[in-house]
Amino acid sequence: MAMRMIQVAESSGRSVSDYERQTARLTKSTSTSSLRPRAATRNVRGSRKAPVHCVLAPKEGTGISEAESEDWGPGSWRNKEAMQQPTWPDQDKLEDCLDMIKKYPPLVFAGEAKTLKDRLADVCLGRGFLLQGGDCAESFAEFRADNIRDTFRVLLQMSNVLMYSSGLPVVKIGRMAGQFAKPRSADMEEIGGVSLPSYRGDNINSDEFTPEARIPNPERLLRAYNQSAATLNLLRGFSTGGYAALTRVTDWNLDFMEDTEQGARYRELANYLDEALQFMSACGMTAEHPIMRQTEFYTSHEALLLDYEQALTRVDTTTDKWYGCSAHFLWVGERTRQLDGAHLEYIRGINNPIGIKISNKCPPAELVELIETINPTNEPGKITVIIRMGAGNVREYLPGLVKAVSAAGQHVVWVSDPMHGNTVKSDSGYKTRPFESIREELRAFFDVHDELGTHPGGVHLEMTGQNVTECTGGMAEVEDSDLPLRYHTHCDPRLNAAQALELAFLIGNRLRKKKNCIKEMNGPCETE
Ligand SMILES: O=C[C@H](O)[C@H](O)COP(=O)(O)O
Ligand SMILES: C=C(OP(=O)(O)O)C(=O)O
Ligand SMILES: [Mn+2]
Repeated sequence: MAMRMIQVAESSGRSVSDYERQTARLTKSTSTSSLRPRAATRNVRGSRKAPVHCVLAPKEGTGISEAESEDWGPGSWRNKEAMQQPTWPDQDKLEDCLDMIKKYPPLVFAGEAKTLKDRLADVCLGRGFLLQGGDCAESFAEFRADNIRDTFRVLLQMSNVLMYSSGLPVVKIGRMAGQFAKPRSADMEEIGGVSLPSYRGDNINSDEFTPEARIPNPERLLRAYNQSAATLNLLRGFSTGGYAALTRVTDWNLDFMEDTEQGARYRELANYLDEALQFMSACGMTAEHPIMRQTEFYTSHEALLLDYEQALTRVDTTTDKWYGCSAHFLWVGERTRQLDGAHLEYIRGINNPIGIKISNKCPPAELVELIETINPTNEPGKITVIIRMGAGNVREYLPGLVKAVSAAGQHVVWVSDPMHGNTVKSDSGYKTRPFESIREELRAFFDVHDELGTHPGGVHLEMTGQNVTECTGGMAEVEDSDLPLRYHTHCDPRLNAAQALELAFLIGNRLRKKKNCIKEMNGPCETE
């Protein structure tokens, strides 16, 4: 990962905007329902402590920071309704934990987020492809070096498959190092006649089905921050320290995949790449070259838990702009993307590249307005629209969305999330996703873009490097009855490593056909 330092003010000697002062005084919602929106207006209570925000002192000579002079602040979301926030039982403890996080170092640097935006601008113009993937919900229980390594490794394998077939650079973003908070369909979960508050992610409560475990505990925020920092540290090590060196392309096969069809296909491709690398080395592009030794890898999560996001929102002193420093890329979920809601308010003010999840419930005009709100200057690379609606809906609704955005002249990266529109309850009672439905949604996504002449810019997957049995189908032939064998997810079912790689080969075939068809300019692309 490219690293560039931004300076962050410590807890003294800085100026604080009116918004910061105002929002530091606001009490949190006392709603008893965790799905109930946070109240738009609240009682004002005395500030327990001086507000601690990592705003820098104004730049010398300018008088006031540009960021602070705008009608936005990291806490201005508190004046809007925030959906899907937990009800913390102990507000003082929450404040204490947030105060600590506000003083912690940022997890990412503004320069990295800026570089990612540049990479996504290329994708937007059809000169790249985005691969975004990882757990639905990271967890404390599954926090192990081998889990991080295996997800990273399968993403590397997939990106090789995609680069080889498409001839395009692949931008890699993990749903990693911060993907903890979960929006839920229901406020309560019922098992065997017992009803308890839903699990909302390991940074809030535990998925254990006991009344105590389901109580939101803000100390979990500190643990999530620390886990994110350690995960990022390892990912930085892998991506820049030699693990991801292209010369190791043949070493990236996962042990348990060696005997699978996908493992064999990857080995074959890796051997081709190895030969090509030997050729390049003979030409003078040796293994020591940074392009050969390192890869760029970025992190992302849903910007759901706004208290936490605010605590990690910092000013980049080189540009005087605000960045969400909990991850390089943040997205707003389908359940929290209300135009007048708190999540839009927060997200519109930070300068990171931003994703918006879109289902068939979003009319074209609303999407145009969402994009305009977050990206009024129409900066390419700023917005990634992540379509998740099921194959049938993609064919019916995506053309209208694409046409409206194109007619408005808006620059976006179009990405398919073929997971969230395809969740079903299996006969055995597990939430699952049939591989064939996932594949069908991707096929529909590519077809629509081919028909409209727009760029299918990428995929967003819930997946893991582990050999889990959570999604059915694929060549690995996971059956309904296999689901209990290795069902480890804390929220939604993920593709296992073999299924993820199989999907990469299928997408790769599609991208290869598109490339050849563009090259030959001979009418409509052959589809798969
Ligand atoms: O990951 C997305 C959502 O949090 C998840 O799909 C919600 O699942 P639920 O419908 O079981 O609440
Ligand atoms: C909550 C998620 O997605 P969506 O907002 O699309 O439902 C998710 O990506 O885990
Ligand atoms: Mn999910």
